[in-house]
Parts: sequence; structure tokens; C-alpha cells
Amino acid sequence: MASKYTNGELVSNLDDKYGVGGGVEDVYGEDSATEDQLVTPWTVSVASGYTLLRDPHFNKGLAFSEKERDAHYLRGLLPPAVSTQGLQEKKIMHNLRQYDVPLHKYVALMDLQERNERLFYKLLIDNVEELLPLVYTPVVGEACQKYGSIYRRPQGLFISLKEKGKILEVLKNWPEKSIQVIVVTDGERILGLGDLGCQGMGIPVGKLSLYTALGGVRPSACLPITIDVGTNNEKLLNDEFYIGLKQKRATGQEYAELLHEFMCAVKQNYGEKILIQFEDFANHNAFELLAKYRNTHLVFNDDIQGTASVVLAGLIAALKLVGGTLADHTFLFLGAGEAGTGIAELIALEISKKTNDPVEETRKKIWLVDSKGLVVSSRKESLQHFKQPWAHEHEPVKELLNAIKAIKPTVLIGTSGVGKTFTKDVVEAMASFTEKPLILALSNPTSQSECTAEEAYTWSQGRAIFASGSPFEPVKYNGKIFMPGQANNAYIFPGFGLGLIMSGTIRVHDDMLLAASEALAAQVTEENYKNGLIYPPFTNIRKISAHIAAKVAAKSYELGLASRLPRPKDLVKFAESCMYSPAYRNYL
Ligand SMILES: NC(=O)C1=CN([C@@H]2O[C@H](COP(=O)(O)OP(=O)(O)OC[C@H]3O[C@@H](n4cnc5c(N)ncnc54)[C@H](OP(=O)(O)O)[C@@H]3O)[C@@H](O)[C@H]2O)C=CC1
Ligand SMILES: CC(=O)C(=O)O
Ligand SMILES: [Mg+2]
Repeated sequence: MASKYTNGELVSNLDDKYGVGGGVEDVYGEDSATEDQLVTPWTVSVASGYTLLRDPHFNKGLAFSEKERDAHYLRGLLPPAVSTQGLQEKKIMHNLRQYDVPLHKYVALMDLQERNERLFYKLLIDNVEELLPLVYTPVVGEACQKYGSIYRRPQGLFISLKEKGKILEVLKNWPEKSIQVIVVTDGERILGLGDLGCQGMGIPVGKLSLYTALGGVRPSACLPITIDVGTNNEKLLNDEFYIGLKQKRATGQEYAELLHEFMCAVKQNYGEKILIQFEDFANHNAFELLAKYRNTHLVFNDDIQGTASVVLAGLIAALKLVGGTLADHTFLFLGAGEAGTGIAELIALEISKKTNDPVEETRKKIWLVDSKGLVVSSRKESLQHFKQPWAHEHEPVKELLNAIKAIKPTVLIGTSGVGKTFTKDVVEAMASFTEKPLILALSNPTSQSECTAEEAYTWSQGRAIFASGSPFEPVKYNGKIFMPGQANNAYIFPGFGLGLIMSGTIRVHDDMLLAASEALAAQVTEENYKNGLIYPPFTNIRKISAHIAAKVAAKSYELGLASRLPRPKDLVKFAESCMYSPAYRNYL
């Protein structure tokens, strides 16, 4: 162990020179712009020997070269073979494929992340289609449900009611100082699995691993946080292994005060440009938090805004397959919560921008069904505020099927969190008056999907254009292969966040969401369309994220919300240059 880390000046110079990372120090040399330079594997102190092998930021396992083994006191601590990162990747992928149980693969991946961060991200970037369902939906859902029993080492920061009055101190306990993005949950609506309390931590951890793998934001700049105000999940409250506060959820003023302290502490500790992504809060808090902090903080609600942007992108792309404009379509949602009303509002906004009709008018093409039936004007008094703009004139309708028959939508979107609700009758009804019905079963994880890909294609006799929140395998129907797309906010938030960070944006504006949708839709190729896809495959996601980031940043500069000046000329290239590379560095 050697002297304390004091070369901030050197790193700042590098940062200025390369202009990367939204102005925050690239402490570990994680941006690809610093790739050609040798780095010293310093943590708070210079790590060497045994400590170096146990530091996930710097550990390379058998890939330490002979020279590095001599220079960093590693002789004897490793077996003699020297491996490459490529060979290590091959071995781990081989090992992962031996597991039959997806949750075991998840645990193995989390272990790797804690042991050798660069190898973890190399794996995730190179094998994104195969590994995304593990670190993300659906398997992350099961991991959250069983978090108490698979929990080994803590990941992220836990802020509970016990920390009230001390949140700033708690933030200072986190070892990294140059944080650029926080994903925070209070665990009350984890995917479509309900209240999982403190066990929701799997979600911010998973989302942030995608910020790095898909969007190129450095791992050291990402901070997962779970706010624990209790849980109303009786099973967890009675579970002796539950890791969270064993009390009913705090609500009202007590909840608001804790959240307010958190929001203030984050800004005080990390500054104006820290991006806070709200994730999987229940809707009775989510809309309020967004409204309260959107003018004072750089906040983004992934479930309301990210989902809206990804679905709008799919709809814009789908127009190539079904023809017409968005204004020619009629939309029906099952589920009128965060995702449903968030998507509905962005569609209405996009149509309004394209047609110059007021949003109050364009909303009339969009209908929502909640647990009590069609959202209509006679229910207005009793509706939550976020449903009220959708309470159109219509007689009450209780069942989805009857609503479909009455409204005759061309697009059906599931955002209820309840599985198997798009029944055979529902899909057949959609297909009875539309040549190519667009059916999006967005609820996660797979168990909550409104229908499967196979059901959508079979029941519509191969005419549906289908995408789902969690992935489905291609389907063979009548001798033809149908490729379902994945309509998931994972397409948007990594590139969106990168765009905000790299331009030093201080507030999120709805026009940035529209820009992200258009950027994503533009990435769908003729080849994808031929396969019936309305989203590009995840294989090229880093390129896609760079394009989304560029469009979001461009919009931010246009709106005067970007603080990184002068504006880089080529924003796509700039986004690419900001991206974290997981390739091993030389430590000499
Ligand atoms: N694919 C993606 O990228 C995303 C997917 N999602 C998924 O969407 C789902 C919903 O999330 P979110 O909008 O945040 O949840 P909310 O709790 O905010 O909304 C759920 C809505 O569904 C309604 N609902 C519940 N049960 C039924 C039912 N049986 N019939 C009709 N409506 C019902 C609720 O009705 P009421 O208001 O009457 O209670 C409510 O309006 C989750 O599964 C989530 O995983 C979310 C974000 C992104
Ligand atoms: C994808 C996502 O954010 C959700 O299901 O909540
Ligand atoms: Mg979510």
C-alpha cells in the first residue's frame, strides 16, 4: 500500500484535454478517450498484491502480465498461466451456459461484477442479447423476489428511515465521489411484482449496469440507491431473513420529508448536474415526485417518461409497416398508471406537434382501461389526477373486450402489470377490424406479460405486429418465422442519460423524449422491417445509444439547457468518445 491518492490535477487535465464525461473526473481512466495511456491502478491508495486482486475496478485475474505480476507484488498469488481477456470471456460464457437455472446465472454474473468489473462489462457488451434477460427483466425480477436469500455482499446504498437527518453523511460513505447518475427506488412497484420493499435493490443495480453496458456511462459514476420506508408486503414482514425495515410503509409527511432530505442531499453532495432516475415507485408517489422535482433537479422517471419514449419510437417505426400517420390510429391501453398515462401523453404530444392540433384534441384518439373499466367522463370525480385528461365522453364499459368492440382501436397496449389479460377473444377482436393490429404487451416480467408472442401471432393468424416488455423467442407459425421485438425502456434510458450527462444538461424537457424516440425509430433498418420488427436488435445498442444521446444533447443545446460549452460539433462522435470501454488497461 502506498501514498494517498492525490493526482486529481493530472486527471482533470486529461478530462479537459479529451473533453469527456460531462466534466467529471475520469478517475479510473474508464473512458475510451484515455485508452492509449498507461494508468496506475490507484484506489484511495495504490493497490498492489493481494489488495489489487480483490479490487473489482482493477482486478484482471489471470490476465495480469508477467511484468505486471512483478511490478505489483502478484508473484505467487496467481497460478502461472497468463490469460487474455478474450479467453477469460470465453471461459465464463462457457461456465454460465452450464447452469440450467437462470437465477444461478444471475448470481454468477453478480459475483463476477464484484470480482472483476471490466470482465463483467466486456461479457455484457459482447453478449448483450444473451445476458440482458439475466441482469435485467425477467430474471432480475426473480432475483428481487429472492434477494434476501441470494444476498451476499451489499450492492448500492441503502437509505432507510433510520438515516433520517443523516442522509448527507450516508452519501459520503459511498466510496466513489464522481457520481453522474443515480437510479433510486423505494421498492413499492417492482416490475409487475408489487411491493418488494428493500429487495427492490436489484432493479437500480440492474438498470445501472445497463447505463454502463448499453450507454457507456462509467461504472464508477453510477450509484444505485434503495430508499427503505418499510413495506406493506406481509410475506416479507413475516420473513425472518428479510433484509429491510420490518414495518409498514411510511406515508404522507414522513415519506415526503425523507424523500426531500434525500433530494437535497444528493444535489448538495454531487451538484446541479447529477442525474436522478426514479424507478419503480408506486404511482401515488411517482407522479408527485416527478412534478415536485422536475424544475429544481435533473430528474427523469423511467417508468413514465422512458417507457413513453420507447413506445413512441416503436409506433413511429410501425407506421412503415401499417401505413398512415399516428393521427390516423386509435389507441387503447389496458392499465392507466405510470406507463399507460405516460405513453398516452407522449403520443398525444407527438400528434399535436405534427398536426398543430391542441393536445386536448389529440388526446381524444387515446383511451385507457383501468381495474374498474374504461376511463370515462362519468368517473371523473373519483379518478386520480393523472387519469383525468383521459376521461372522454362515453358510456361506462367494464370489460376490456367490450371496450375494444366499442372503441375499435388499431393499437392495443398492455400496461396493467397483470398477465394473460390479452385473451384469445381480445386478440381476435383486434384482428377482426384491423389488417395489422399493433399489440404491445409491456408488463414485466414474463409472468405478467399480457400475452405471449406465440399467442399474439397465432390468434391474429400471423397478422399482429407484436412487441413485449420482456423478451420472447421467435415464433414459427404457418411455416413462417415471426420475430417479436422488445418494447422496453432499456432502449432509451442509457442513451438518454448519456446525452444529458455529456452535454451537462440541467433539466429534462419533454422535447428531449420526443428526440430520443425519433432517434431510436431511425435506427430500425429495412432488414428489421422485413422481419416485422419495430425495434432494432440490442446487438448494436451502443451505436443506437450514441445516436439517441446525440439527439437528446442536440435538443438540450437548442433549448439552452446544456451547460457544456462550446457544443461539440459532431455529437454522435462525441458520445462515442465518452463511452466507457471495458478493455483491460496496462498497469505499469
Ligand atoms: N416495458 C417497459 O419498458 C415497461 C413496463 N412496465 C410494466 O408495466 C406494468 C405497469 O406498470 P405501471 O404503469 O408503473 O403500474 P401502475 O401501478 O402505475 O399502473 C397499473 C395500472 O393497471 C391497472 N390495472 C391493474 N390491474 C388491472 C386489471 N386486472 N385490469 C385492468 N387494469 C388493471 C391499474 O388500475 P387502477 O388504477 O384502477 O388500480 C393501473 O391503472 C408493470 O408490469 C411494469 O413492469 C412499466 C414500465 C416500463
Ligand atoms: C422495464 C421497467 O422499468 C419496468 O417494468 O418497471
Ligand atoms: Mg421500471
